[in-house]
Amino acid sequence: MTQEKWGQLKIGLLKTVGQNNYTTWIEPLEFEHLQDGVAVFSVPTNFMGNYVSQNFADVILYELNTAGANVQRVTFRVSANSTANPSPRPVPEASKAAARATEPTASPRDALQAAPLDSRFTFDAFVVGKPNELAHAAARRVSEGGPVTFNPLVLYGGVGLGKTHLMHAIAWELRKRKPELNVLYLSAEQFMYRFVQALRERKMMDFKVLFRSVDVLMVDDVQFIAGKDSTQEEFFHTFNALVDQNKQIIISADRAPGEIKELEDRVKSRLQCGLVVDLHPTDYELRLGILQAKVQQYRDAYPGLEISNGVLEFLAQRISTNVRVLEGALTRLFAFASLVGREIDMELTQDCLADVLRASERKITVEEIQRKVSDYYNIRLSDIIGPKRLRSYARPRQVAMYLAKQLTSRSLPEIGRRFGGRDHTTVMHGVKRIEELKVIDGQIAEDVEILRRALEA
Ligand SMILES: Nc1ncnc2c1ncn2[C@@H]1O[C@H](COP(=O)(O)OP(=O)(O)OP(=O)(O)O)[C@@H](O)[C@H]1O
Repeated sequence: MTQEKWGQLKIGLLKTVGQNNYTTWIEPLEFEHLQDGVAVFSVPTNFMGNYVSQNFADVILYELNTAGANVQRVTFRVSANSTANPSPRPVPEASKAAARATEPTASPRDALQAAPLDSRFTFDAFVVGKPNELAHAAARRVSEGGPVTFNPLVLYGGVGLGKTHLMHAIAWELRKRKPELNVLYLSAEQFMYRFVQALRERKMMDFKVLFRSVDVLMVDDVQFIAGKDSTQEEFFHTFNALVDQNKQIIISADRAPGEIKELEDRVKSRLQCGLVVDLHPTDYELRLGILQAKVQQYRDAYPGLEISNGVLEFLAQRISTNVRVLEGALTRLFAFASLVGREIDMELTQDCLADVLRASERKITVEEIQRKVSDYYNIRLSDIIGPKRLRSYARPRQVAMYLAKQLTSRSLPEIGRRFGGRDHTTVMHGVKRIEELKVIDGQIAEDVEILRRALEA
């Protein structure tokens, strides 16, 4: 048996198995060698090897023997230079949008490489803080590929909080640690496209076989299938089949499964069976950590451009919880500064990000701050606003002024007006005083922190 001979034989199989099966399953087979009556073929993926072995081994064996080769058995294995289960490689522009736009295809080979993984979404690049530590720990655990302990793992949370990032990170890690596993990552939207396409092309068997043969199934943004009855139904069966086989399932959603409207109860309850963890809105520290990590990356792209901690702190304070917006702001800042050849200071930041800052303006009002602060220090609201200069009122008043400056977009004179018509220099003095005290007085620093958290919650 030679490669050439196999090439001719292969064509003979076209008639036996039909064009579709031929293109999908037979065409990609490569003959490796024949030894001791065993013909070895290389295949691009494990899944394909299993499928061909179960469905076409007989016809291949028959064809080989008819052509005069003395073969008792055929085997299929993933070749070393196969593209299946590739190790992480950069997909520079791979974005979620691009992944979602991937053409649906019914070919199981393509399907296994469905959505490209973003090379930037690794565990190394994921900044961990209080709001996401549980989700991160669960993702890490699943990425070890050990025995399945919770199934499914459901990660949920608001827009841009890192769900997709964590899912890609799991997929990268699994590919590294367990390259033999078939890890299939796709959005719920892609799941639906594939399902519809399979229905249209009457290839439901292929579809079922494909989805039931993965070792780890990851479906992003599952809320997408809510209200889409037949897709939900198929998802439900796929889900059950995989859980029965003890295969890991990882799901993301924009809210808790129980709160996804028009998601069938049986699907909801399946999702709730495993470990459901949420990614909380980012807090100030996490935002600052993420910004600092991103700045490291920008240093290479924009050598010589520096950004002060003050600007980073300002961004972490003022930009909403959505990390995508935060990243976008930083990118714009670096690009803008390098274009106009200016250093990144507060003025440039305000100019360049005026719209972002306006859009993510906090809804926190000065009045709210005054109320929270007076409750916290156990004094009356009128004492914060009123003229009394007693220290027990003056300090909380300064804290409130400081928070008003940090958490609202009010100018100093506007803040002054809301504090019983005080002058803007008084507000400025108060803000400065708290800034100084925060450094030397742990109690004040803690008070400010607790209040800020309470106001941002
Ligand atoms: N903790 C984090 N550390 C580093 N980067 C993060 C973190 N959280 C989110 N990001 C970044 O924020 C961006 C948005 O994250 P991602 O796409 O994972 O959000 P999502 O929760 O899936 O949002 P959506 O609801 O839109 O699907 C990505 O570029 C991601 O790398």
